[in-house]
Amino acid sequence: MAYDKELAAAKKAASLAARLCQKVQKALLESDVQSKSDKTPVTVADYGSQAIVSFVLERELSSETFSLVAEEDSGDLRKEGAQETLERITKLVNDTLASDGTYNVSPLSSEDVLVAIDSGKSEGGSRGRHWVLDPIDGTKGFVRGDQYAIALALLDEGKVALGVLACPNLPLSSIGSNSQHSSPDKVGCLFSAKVGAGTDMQSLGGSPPIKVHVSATENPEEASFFESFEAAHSMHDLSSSIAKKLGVKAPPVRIDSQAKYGALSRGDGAIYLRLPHEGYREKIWDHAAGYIVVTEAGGVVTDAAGNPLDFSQGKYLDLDTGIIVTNQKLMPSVLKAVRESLDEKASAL
Ligand SMILES: Nc1ncnc2c1ncn2[C@@H]1O[C@H](COP(=O)(O)OS(=O)(=O)O)[C@@H](OP(=O)(O)O)[C@H]1O
Ligand SMILES: [Mg+2]
Ligand SMILES: [Mg+2]
Ligand SMILES: [Mg+2]
Repeated sequence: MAYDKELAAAKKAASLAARLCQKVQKALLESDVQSKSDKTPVTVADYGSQAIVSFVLERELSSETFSLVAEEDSGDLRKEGAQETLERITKLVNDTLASDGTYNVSPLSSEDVLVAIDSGKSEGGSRGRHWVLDPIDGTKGFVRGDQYAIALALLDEGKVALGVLACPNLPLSSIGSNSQHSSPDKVGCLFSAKVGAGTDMQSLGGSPPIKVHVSATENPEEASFFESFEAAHSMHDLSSSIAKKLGVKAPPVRIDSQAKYGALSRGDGAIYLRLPHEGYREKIWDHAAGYIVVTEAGGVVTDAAGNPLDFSQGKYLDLDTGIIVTNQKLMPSVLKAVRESLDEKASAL
């Protein structure tokens, strides 16, 4: 079947990267967290995860035309004073590869790790195949000890062909605002989707996959919704006015990262609203894997004007104001409420 080998490689890469991230999150040191030039955080685990995914994909697929569009680069790690951080990343990568045991290679040098990180410098586009990686999506959540995801997708001729979301802290049971449990039981989910083949979920520990589907609710009043944990990433006041228009009763579920797409794909909630503040440009690695995980589970993803997302334009998504994710039945009413709220906001200025 088309993309079978690629999907297996992606699942292996994301699972191994998740193992590295879990180890770091358990014992996160203050020196592990740095600030990037855009003032957002990056940790040794973001770099380590990117190096692992790049290494595993190249090993498993040995393609001459390997192209990876990824969030991180080695610039800051090559600067003076970063030696210790780089050594820590190199050790994490080597320990993770050794714990897997399938790659019979001598330990990677720091330079090998830098090169693996920098293989993610592709610009993407509408021609050929490009892997798209967010080595840790939700770094702020990761640092807080909350939700994060390793998000990996494959673009083929500008379209998302497959995607994998590893969510090490996401409970295997529902986290919707209507769910009953208070203490999270087993955590660690791996979502995977291939175009035309539906969406699977399994535990990161390796349980057999099950097919998942988005919520079938047609009643907006019952439709609980997800949004960003960080108010700086999505306008909570705007989503609350949209929820009010729709008659949504449940409070919003606020979690970090594309774990929101994973949770929605199995029906934990029925709507995900992402309404960034003006001027923010969305990157493809923040949505590609989540997009196919939700759409293959029966959901719809559009921008705030109702247009489909276009992943073929390079690193950025060119879109109108925000992103709406829901099921087919609810989309018209959600879109209408979003348009009305945005118009009211614009006329209030
Ligand atoms: N100002 C602003 N507005 C909108 N989005 C931003 C902004 N700054 C950062 N980011 C991106 O948000 C990514 C994580 O957002 P999430 O919604 O998934 O999580 S949360 O907001 O932290 O709850 C986060 O991804 P990572 O950097 O991979 O963690 C960023 O790409
Ligand atoms: Mg980041
Ligand atoms: Mg991200
Ligand atoms: Mg990231």
